[in-house]
Order: sequence, then structure tokens, then C-alpha cells
Amino acid sequence: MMPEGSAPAVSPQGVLYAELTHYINADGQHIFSRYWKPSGSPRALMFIVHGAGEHCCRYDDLAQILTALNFVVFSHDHVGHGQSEGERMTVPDFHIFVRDVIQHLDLMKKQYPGLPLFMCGHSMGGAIAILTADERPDDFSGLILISPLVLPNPQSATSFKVFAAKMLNYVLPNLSLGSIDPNFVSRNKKEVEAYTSDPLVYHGGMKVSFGVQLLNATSRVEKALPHFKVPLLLFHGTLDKLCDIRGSHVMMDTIQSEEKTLKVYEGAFHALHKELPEVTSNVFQEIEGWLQQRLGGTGSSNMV
Ligand SMILES: O=C1N[C@]2(CO1)C[C@H](C(=O)N1CCC(COc3ccc(F)cc3Cl)CC1)C2
Repeated sequence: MMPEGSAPAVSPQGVLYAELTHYINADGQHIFSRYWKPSGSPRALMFIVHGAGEHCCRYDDLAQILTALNFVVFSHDHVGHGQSEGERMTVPDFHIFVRDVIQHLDLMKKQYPGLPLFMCGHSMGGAIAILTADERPDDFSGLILISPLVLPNPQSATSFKVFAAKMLNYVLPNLSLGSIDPNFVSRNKKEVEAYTSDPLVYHGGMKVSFGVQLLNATSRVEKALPHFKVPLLLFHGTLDKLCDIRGSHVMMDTIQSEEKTLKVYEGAFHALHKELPEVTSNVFQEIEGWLQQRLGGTGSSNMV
């Protein structure tokens, strides 16, 4: 029975959390979580970090590729996103996203002790993944980033707009900066349609307060890069209008990782895992090959 006076917890879509896989974060919020299990015996763990306004169920295709490699794949909807609690696309401090990821990683490491742990982050999820790896530098066997948020888009974050956003944050934090243009997400019209019609995607405007948290994230990422040393596989499209490709070049030039690869896709837009078929199939192939190399290797760099 529920304790006196408290209604059962339901998701923003009205589903009882008792019927959803979830965990409770440090603020007592229900975080919707997803698990994709391999048929064979698990070889490694992969945590997928979704981006701003979207949700973890958009990563089913990628998760299937990974379970075929005998990865246990897991993810969750960040607070204020998808089927998790919290005001839509709102966060008091960007670090809350990182804190919740670390809590989930610790839960899974207890369930699968000793398995190598990887993370794959897209866009804002890339910034969360970089900051998580910065906090737990020895926990990861590798990091995969698909058009990560490292530098803000130069148009949306000119020094005047950054200054204006920080000032506005004090007086009108809920003012809308406008919503993400679905046509910038991908050149693949089917994927744009899927994004636009997905009820779990937030299509409202981005609040000034959330934009300021994203700016906080990019400056924290910039400070973390010089001591980032996890093996890295990085992807970016040359026509990405949501996260500047320069950020991936800055990352490649700044990090200490011995193993680092950047794959650039000419003419591609932002969500490379949901781009034109030839792009997305190549991205998935590269991910498979890179992970096999990481796992198959005896760990010595001078493989013969
Ligand atoms: O498949 C996908 N990909 C998605 C959606 O669906 C794209 C979205 C995602 O995470 N970003 C795209 C937008 C970008 C805006 O950035 C800012 C805006 C105002 C500001 F003041 C400072 C910044 Cl940095 C952040 C990163 C996830």
C-alpha cells in the first residue's frame, strides 16, 4: 500500500513508475532507465548518453549493434527529459546530469563487476560523457562521441549573446531562446519526421536558464580537455549547424589520449547515427571495428 496521503509516482506521460524500469536520483526524482542485454555472455558495458530535448529510446538501433557484440547496453532519460521526472529541458546545474550518470554507472558496475566500461555520448550527451570521464578518469576503457557539444555554435553564442543570456538569466530565466530546428538534426527526411513526431522529444523553446547551463558545460569541457586521457573515437559532420565541428578539432588537438580517432563526414548534419543511410551505416561499422579492437587487443600497444 502507498503511505498515507501520497499518490503513486507517475511519469510525465502518466505511466506508473512501478511499471517502468527506473532508479531514484540524489534529489529523489524517478529517472527512467533502459537496458539492452546480449544473448551471449557479457563482454563489456556501454552507457549511452542522449542529448538535449531527446531521450534514450532513440538509441535502440545503436544498442542492437552493441548487444550483437555482447555488450550490456544501458541508458536513461536525463532529468527534465523523456520519461524521467523534472521540468522539461530544465536543470539547476549541468553537473546534475553528470551526477545522475555516475550513480547509474556505479549501480551497473556492482551488477557486472570487472567488465570493461565504455560510454557513447551524442551532442549535449557528449559534454556529459566528457565531464563524467573527467570525474572518473580510470573507469573507462573508451569513449565514443557523436558530434559532441564542445564549443557552442558561433551563431548562437556570440560574445554579445553569451553576455545577454547571462544577464537575462537573472531577470527572465524562462524566456525562450527558440527551439532546435528539426531540419538541422539530419539530412534524412525520415529521421527529421521521426524527430518531429516523437512525443517523447521536447519541441518547446530552449529556456535562457538552460542555454546558460549549456554554456557552463562548454567551459567546463574546455577545462577538462587538457587532462583527458581516455581512448577516444570521435565523429562529426562538416555541415553540423547545432554543434560546431571546430569543437571536435579542438578536442583532438588538446587531449592526452594515446588512442584518438576523428572521422569527419563531408556534408553531413548533426545526428550522424540518424543521418543518410551511407553515413549512419559507416558510423556503426566504425564503432563496431573500434570496439572489437579495444576488446580483442591484449591491452599491449605493440600488437604483432
Ligand atoms: O538527435 C538529436 N540530437 C539533438 C536533438 O535530437 C540535438 C540536441 C543537443 O544536444 N544539442 C543541440 C542544440 C545545442 C544548443 O546549444 C546551445 C544553445 C543555446 C546556448 F545559449 C548555448 C548552447 Cl551551447 C545543444 C546540443 C540533441
